[in-house]
Amino acid sequence: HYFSYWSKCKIPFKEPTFLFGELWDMFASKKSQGQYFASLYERFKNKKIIGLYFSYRPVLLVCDPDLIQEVLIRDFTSFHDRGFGFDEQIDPLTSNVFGLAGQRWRDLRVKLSPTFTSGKLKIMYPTIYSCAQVLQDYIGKELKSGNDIFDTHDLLGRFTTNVISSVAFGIENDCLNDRENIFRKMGMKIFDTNFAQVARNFLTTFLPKLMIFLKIKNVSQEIEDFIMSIVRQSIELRETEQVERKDFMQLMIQLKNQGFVSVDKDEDINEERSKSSDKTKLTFNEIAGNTFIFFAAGFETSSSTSNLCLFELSRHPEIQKKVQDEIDQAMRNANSSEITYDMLQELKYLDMCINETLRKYPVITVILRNCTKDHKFSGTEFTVKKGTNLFIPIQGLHRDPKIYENPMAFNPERFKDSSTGLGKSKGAFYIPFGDGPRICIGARMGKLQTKLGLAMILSKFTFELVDQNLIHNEFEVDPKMFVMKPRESIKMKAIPR
Ligand code: HEM
Repeated sequence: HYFSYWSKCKIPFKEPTFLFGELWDMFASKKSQGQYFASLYERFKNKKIIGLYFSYRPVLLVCDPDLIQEVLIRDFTSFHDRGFGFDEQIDPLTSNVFGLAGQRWRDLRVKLSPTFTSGKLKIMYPTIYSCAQVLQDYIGKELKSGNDIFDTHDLLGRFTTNVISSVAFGIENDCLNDRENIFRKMGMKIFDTNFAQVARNFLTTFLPKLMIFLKIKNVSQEIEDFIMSIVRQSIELRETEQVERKDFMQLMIQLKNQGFVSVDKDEDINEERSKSSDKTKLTFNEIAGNTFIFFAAGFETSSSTSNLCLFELSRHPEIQKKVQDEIDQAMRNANSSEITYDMLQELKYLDMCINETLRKYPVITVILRNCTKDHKFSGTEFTVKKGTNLFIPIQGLHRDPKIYENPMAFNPERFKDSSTGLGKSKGAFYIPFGDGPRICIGARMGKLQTKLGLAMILSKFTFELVDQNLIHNEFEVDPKMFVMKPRESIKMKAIPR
């Protein structure tokens, strides 16, 4: 009876397996989430929407860029939530902008948006720059001591952990030289692929009601205790000793004490300022929850993107050389030995390489939405029912040969005069950061740390792949990670320039 839903709706669907629907295949499968949804996208070529069953629950895969635009932007009011199985009573760190729904999400998003403007990032730039300097110095030091081979995913993960812990918690860390650093350890635990964490993430995303019914926490107690105690200490230190820093924590303390973010001297007041007059103050749990999500969402996404960009540059020495020439030229033009914030904006070719990396390797491979009121899709007779979960296969779209010619080729030129990489389609199809009002709030920050990290290391070193097989072959993706990452770490050789 349950499994007849999609045929009654006259929607093409994938035949389910009894009891678990799609889920057993997916949980036991050797495919990553990205590959799983991308393979459905390919199998149902030319179908706008595809019906699936997660257990007995009907869910939708939306593949048509026009309908994706309808869901993410045009009719956002019918799809403003993600439909996760979070319960903030038992999981206090989930009261954050990523997990919250409805009006609570909207109010929080309006309050937090001013903390991510380019004006605020420019103010934080010296802090981010000093982390990039540590990265550059670390590679130089290792080369001097005879070690020229690096696991670049780990290397760049340690760099972005330094950045995020510095700007989100206000704590200066050096995970590069301190190999046992607690922030690095906790960061790794958030993305742990042990059975318990994979099962928790799986239930949160695919069986949210069961997760809530069973009162299972998504964030482990160890991580919760760590984040709560660090945030408490940070706030106490600043409030008792009147310490001020230019970082997210300071802005969140403003939101706790006054309910809005103050405008800094040099900031453009019109830039993405909230027009809200809501002065409701953030609670301690909201500060802790958002600090947690900035940490979790902020380091692995950017380090994976940087690593995969470096991987492609190592496979294509001529592209790497062009990036290095551009950096050298910008430094000569500014007559500076440092890479300044303004100089970074001039590195257009590096920007094109990062955009192409995010096309070929969208590190978040799927977007989730929950239908919040019945919605008839335009151009169809089909009405999505309130409560239905929708999945948008970013990887499938970004690698569709009908949209991108020769999609597995790494070709930064696609982005020369096009923000969507010359994709041949209408609607929303280049969406590495999502789109619409719920687009990634940290996109600018993610791009900034990716670009700065790469510019700093490429200005001093050239990278070569150790495993020559990878020059012409694609790597295998880690099936347990929900952020796209190679199963085996990629080793690269750094050569001083
Ligand atoms: C290359 C780096 C990054 C990528 C590719 C990325 C990608 C994404 C994607 C695809 C989404 C879902 C958007 C949607 O549903 O439409 C998202 C949401 C989000 N990201 Fe990022 N992200 C990156 C960096 C960051 C950073 C640095 C932060 C914070 C410091 C961050 C914080 C968030 C948050 C809080 C959300 C939820 C926003 C909301 O629901 O209102 N991300 N990100």
